[in-house]
Amino acid sequence: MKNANKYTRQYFLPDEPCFDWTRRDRLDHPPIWCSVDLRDGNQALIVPMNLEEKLAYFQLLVEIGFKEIEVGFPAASDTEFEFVRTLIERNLVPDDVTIQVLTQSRDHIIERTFEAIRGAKRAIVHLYNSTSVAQREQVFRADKDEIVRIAVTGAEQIRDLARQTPGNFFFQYSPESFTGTELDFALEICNAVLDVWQPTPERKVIINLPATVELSMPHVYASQIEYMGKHLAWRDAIVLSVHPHNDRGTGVAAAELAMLAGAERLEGTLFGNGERTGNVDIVTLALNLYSHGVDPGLDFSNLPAIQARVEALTKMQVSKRHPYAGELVFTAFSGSHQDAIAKGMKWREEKSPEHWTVPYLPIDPKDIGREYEGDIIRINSQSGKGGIGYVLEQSHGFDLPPKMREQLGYAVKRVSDREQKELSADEIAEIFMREFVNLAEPLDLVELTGTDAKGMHRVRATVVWQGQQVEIEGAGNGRLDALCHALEEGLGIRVANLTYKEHALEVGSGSRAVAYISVDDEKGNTHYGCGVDTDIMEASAKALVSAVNRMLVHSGEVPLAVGK
Ligand SMILES: CC(=O)SCCNC(=O)CCNC(=O)[C@H](O)C(C)(C)COP(=O)(O)OP(=O)(O)OC[C@H]1O[C@@H](n2cnc3c(N)ncnc32)[C@H](O)[C@@H]1OP(=O)(O)O
Ligand SMILES: CC(C)C(=O)C(=O)O
Ligand SMILES: [Mg+2]
Repeated sequence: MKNANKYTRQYFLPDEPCFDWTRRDRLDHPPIWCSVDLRDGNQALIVPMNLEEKLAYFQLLVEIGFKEIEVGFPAASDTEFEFVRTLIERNLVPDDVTIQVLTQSRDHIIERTFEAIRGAKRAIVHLYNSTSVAQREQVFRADKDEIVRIAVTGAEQIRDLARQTPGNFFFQYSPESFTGTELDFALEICNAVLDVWQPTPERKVIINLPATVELSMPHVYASQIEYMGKHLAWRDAIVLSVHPHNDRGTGVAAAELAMLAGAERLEGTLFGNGERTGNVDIVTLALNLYSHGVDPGLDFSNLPAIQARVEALTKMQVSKRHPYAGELVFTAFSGSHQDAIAKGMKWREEKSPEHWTVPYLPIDPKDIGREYEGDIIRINSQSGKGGIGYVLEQSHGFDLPPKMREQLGYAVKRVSDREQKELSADEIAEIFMREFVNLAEPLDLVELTGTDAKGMHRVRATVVWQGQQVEIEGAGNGRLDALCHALEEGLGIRVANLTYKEHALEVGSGSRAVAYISVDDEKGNTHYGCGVDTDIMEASAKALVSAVNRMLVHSGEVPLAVGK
């Protein structure tokens, strides 16, 4: 990158330090949210929304709970104009919602804007003109006084038209490209507009300070906002608003720091659609607040449905990694994350169901309409026993002993790695059934009968072993013990250190029992098997035979028929 010296700093810091905001570590209430989806978001689309689409989007914003909505740039096109007229004439704006329209500071554009909002119950007229050094020099080729003149002339025309036009109108001014503007000049031009509009605490004016292009690190923006908040005239009659964009990828950070620095209102869009890299994403900001225990006042409890509607209307896609909304943002593929999540979920269930501190998951996915199943833990070759066991338990009800999870884990990972693909819960269950459950090779238990006498158990079993049907018998202090003796005495198969676990299998149809058994081979290696049957005794015998079969196969004593 040899051309770095082509670029120089284009932003301005206050002369005096403005870092009071660094002493605050959290936001304890939401800002006044203003959606600019229908204007800034819309103007950045390949094909801007048509009338019907804008109406549907407006309805969505109302349902989410926005009370201020910039509905368009009425002078831009017939569609924009018609949309605003439709909202007003069809009385589609709820009483507690204020629409906002944007206008340049040009005669005919302001006039057309007022034609559009005639009769509105409440509308904010948003005037902007660009104030940065680059825009003054290159676009407007005007000095500071001339730029102030543009703003003041527009403000006067708006003041006058608001008096003459039926409706209830409020005012907003944005020094566009604020972040590239010397702060004293930004103050001067905002104050000049305020002098025209003469706001009062009862009828405030919105001063909106946009990072039209994000030029600096976010702490610089925060300092600029703090400086403006401290020095603007008419302070008690102003709502201090911010409008971050995301050119450096720090729009959310800039917005949060700006709010720490005193911004009371925030303009942004759903999922950050907007010019270039987008406006700041209100979904992320709202859910960041939520994750700190603050109700954002916007309803994202069914975020997938909102996302689907936004995608359909804008024809834009939300990235799979988008904060909170992306398809994969609650998903762990990697073993250690899965293990921690599975343990965290269990811990929460048992110890603290009313709080959410599950590792790796900043919020409870259910709060925004996401599911645990298939969403949180997904399995591939990076996964581990914790996650694989969790998926099997959640989906098919098998609660494996910890060491058996490890053996299943390796079996599942091998398949995923070899086939280079993610495995579904059903595929994991299939591997489990194939590798561990009711195994009948090389040893097949055909029939088992038993009797009890004076605390001694006797069994008689018909098995198929090395191609032949054989009758074996044994005695012990329980049925499994007796079967172990029968295997040893009849076939010479010796097992040691048997462990046992059983539970009812609640997932799926019919009531079945499941048993897990481990046995050690002569070298001390442990082998697990599982048995499933409607009868628990049958299930445990099948588990023992399965464990023995895995032992025989994996200790290399018989040809590999299972457990490949
Ligand atoms: C940062 C932002 O997002 S700002 C909002 C931007 N959004 C849009 O532009 C979308 C809607 N815009 C439009 O439909 C059109 O641009 C219109 C209807 C507003 C104006 O159309 P036109 O007059 O045909 O063209 P255009 O936008 O190129 O006009 C540029 C002229 O306006 C001037 N101008 C631009 N912004 C402003 C402003 N805020 N106030 C006063 N004059 C302005 C330019 O200096 C230029 O002047 P010149 O004619 O002396 O060279
Ligand atoms: C019109 C203004 C507020 C704007 O969109 C911007 O500066 O980004
Ligand atoms: Mg913008």
